[in-house]
Order: sequence, then C-alpha cells, then structure tokens
Amino acid sequence: MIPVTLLTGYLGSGKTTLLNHIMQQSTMADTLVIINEFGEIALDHLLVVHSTENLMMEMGSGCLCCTIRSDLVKTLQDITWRFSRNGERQFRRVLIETTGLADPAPIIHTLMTDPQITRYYRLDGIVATIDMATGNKTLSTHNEAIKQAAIADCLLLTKADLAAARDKAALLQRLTAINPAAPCRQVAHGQIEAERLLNLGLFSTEEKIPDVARWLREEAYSANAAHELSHNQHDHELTDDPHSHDHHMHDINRHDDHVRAYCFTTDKPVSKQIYTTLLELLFYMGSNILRIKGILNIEDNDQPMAMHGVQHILHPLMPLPAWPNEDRRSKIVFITRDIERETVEHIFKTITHVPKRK
Ligand SMILES: Nc1nc2c(ncn2[C@@H]2O[C@H](COP(=O)(O)OP(=O)(O)OP(=O)(O)O)[C@@H](O)[C@H]2O)c(=O)[nH]1
Repeated sequence: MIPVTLLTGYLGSGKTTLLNHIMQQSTMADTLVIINEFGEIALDHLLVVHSTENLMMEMGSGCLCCTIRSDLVKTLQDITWRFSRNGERQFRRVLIETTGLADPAPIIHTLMTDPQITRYYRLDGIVATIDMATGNKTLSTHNEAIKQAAIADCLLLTKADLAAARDKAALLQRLTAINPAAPCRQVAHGQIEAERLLNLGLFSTEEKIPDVARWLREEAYSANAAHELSHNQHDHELTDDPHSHDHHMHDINRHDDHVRAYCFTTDKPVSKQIYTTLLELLFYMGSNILRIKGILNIEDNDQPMAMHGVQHILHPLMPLPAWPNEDRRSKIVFITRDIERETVEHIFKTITHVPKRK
C-alpha cells in the first residue's frame, strides 16, 4: 500500500514553503508530490523545487465542492502508470498539497473509502499549516480553516515571527479546543525534518479507525447537502454518477458565489515599485483579498521573484533559483471575496502599467 500524506492549511499559511523544504531532504526523494490548486492558472508547482524533478504533478481543480473527489481518484489512478518505467513504479510515497480553500473532509473520505483508491493507497496522515499572524481571524471567518485544523494529525504553526505574543497564545488555546489530540509544532519558514510529518500512523491503529471514519461520514453527508444546495442555487445540471467529470460546467468561480480567482499576465518586466503600490491597495481592500501570489519578471533582474500576499500581509519578494521553463512572463493570481474581476484587473493595470489580460 502506498502511503499518502495530505498537506492542508488555509490560503497562504505556508504549505508550499514547507514543501520546498522537505522535498530537499533525502527522506522525500521517492515521494510523488501532487499539488491541487484553485484558480485559473496554477503556480505552486512552479515554486516547488523537488530533488527528483520528474516527481511533481499538478492536479487542476474545477469547482472544489464538485470535482475534487473525481479529480483525486483519476489522478491517483493515472500516476501509477504515468510515473512508471519498465513496469516499475518510480515513487513509494505520495504527498498531496490541497488548495487552501478546500474542505479536507471529502478528500479524506475519498482516500479512505473509494475502492479504486484503497486497493493501492493508504492515508498515512494529515498535516495542517496554520498561519500564526492571520490564524485567529481566518478561523473566525472561514469554516474550511476550522475543518483543516480539526482533522489534522499534526498542526504546524507558521509565521511566529510575524505574530504578537497575545495573538499566538489565543490561537494556541483555540487550536487546543478544536483539536486537542494533535501536536502543535512551530515551523519557521518551512524548516522541519520531513520524518516528523511521515508515518503519523493514526490510521493504522485499530481504535482510531472507527472514530475518524464516523466523523468523516458525517462530514461527507453535510458536504453533500451543501453541494446539492449550491447546485440548486446555480441551476447546475446533475447526473447520478458522483464520479462523473461532466456533471456540470467546471466553472471554478461558481463554487462559492463570493470567492473569485483571477490570473493576469504581462510580457514586460515589472518594476519593484509595484510593491509599495500593492501595499496601499491591500490596505484599502482589507480582508476581501484572500490571497495574492505570483511569479514576477522584475526589471534588471535575471532571477524570477515569487510574490506572496496573504490577506492584509504582503510578504517580501522571494528570489527563485531559476525560471522553471521558457515562459518569462510575470503572472499574478488574485483570490478574492466579493471583489469583481474588473476591480482586480484595475489593480493589476495599476501595478504593472502594462495591462494584458490572459
Ligand atoms: N515571515 C514568515 N513568512 C513565512 C513563513 N512561512 C511561510 N512564509 C511566507 O508566507 C507566504 C505564503 O507562503 P506559501 O508557502 O506560499 O503558502 P501556501 O499555504 O502554499 O499558499 P496557497 O498555495 O495560496 O494556499 C510566502 O511569502 C512565504 O515566504 C514564516 O515562518 N515566517
């Protein structure tokens, strides 16, 4: 059975940073990484450096509530032959980074119960990253974040350097109430030994199986109810087959009427000035900006820069070792709540001065 580790955690909480660290370690050399992103253009797989380059796979997601299960089943089936050479599988372990917006329950339910998956894979453990700087607010406003924290076997507390002592204490208290059993570890800039995240083994101990499974089933029912409700609201067409890929148009921006994802690109190198401008804009848009991330071609700079904004916090630009491919365009993804595309496009034009819609 191939062990599967699920890495979850709200938008911008440090999953990719963590992945980047652990994937450099020899323990992870034979791990296949699957990255599931929400948005028009997935960027995370460009930002992770795997020691074995060919063991990365991007799993696009359409409407999260509807397609994630079938996408997962298909991906896990595909990789067994796609990543085989001379009849031999090239990986011994799988790590799935879920999109920060995902409710992990349906994913875990699928991993634990889908007969096509359970023949070959076993859930090894669930790791959740929690941003200490924004965690309290995120838990108060986003249900998915609570579910991510509640279901994890291990909680990784990131960005302690950006959080005030009082907020950290309050967050810890809250997390202990949500998930008293999970160990909480502070992780600075993703630095942790990969061993600590593997073989969590909770799902192999007899007495834990029924509890977790029962909880998951309950979740799955409520996920289904929400799913049906959202479909009715949107007048989507449904078939009876829950694994069908075609049961409705995969419009990513309809999974939640409030959340929108946009990606804009520009050919021309951008100036560093965009940072100051973005800071000002973030101040005005406040908590309705959930996430900004991008890969930037900065003027007079050979290295690409990764750009990260998480709610109201804009992180310093991060140089990447090299461009991942021939494409040298700057790309910025915005995930927003209750902000229309035109507004975001205007922001993009303002910060790049070279409007070019993808
Ligand atoms: N100051 C500080 N920044 C951190 C730390 N960990 C991660 N970051 C920064 O937080 C930003 C977002 O981190 P990511 O790893 O991209 O977060 P993510 O969870 O993968 O984001 P999504 O894919 O959007 O869900 C980046 O700028 C990281 O450099 C930390 O411990 N301290």
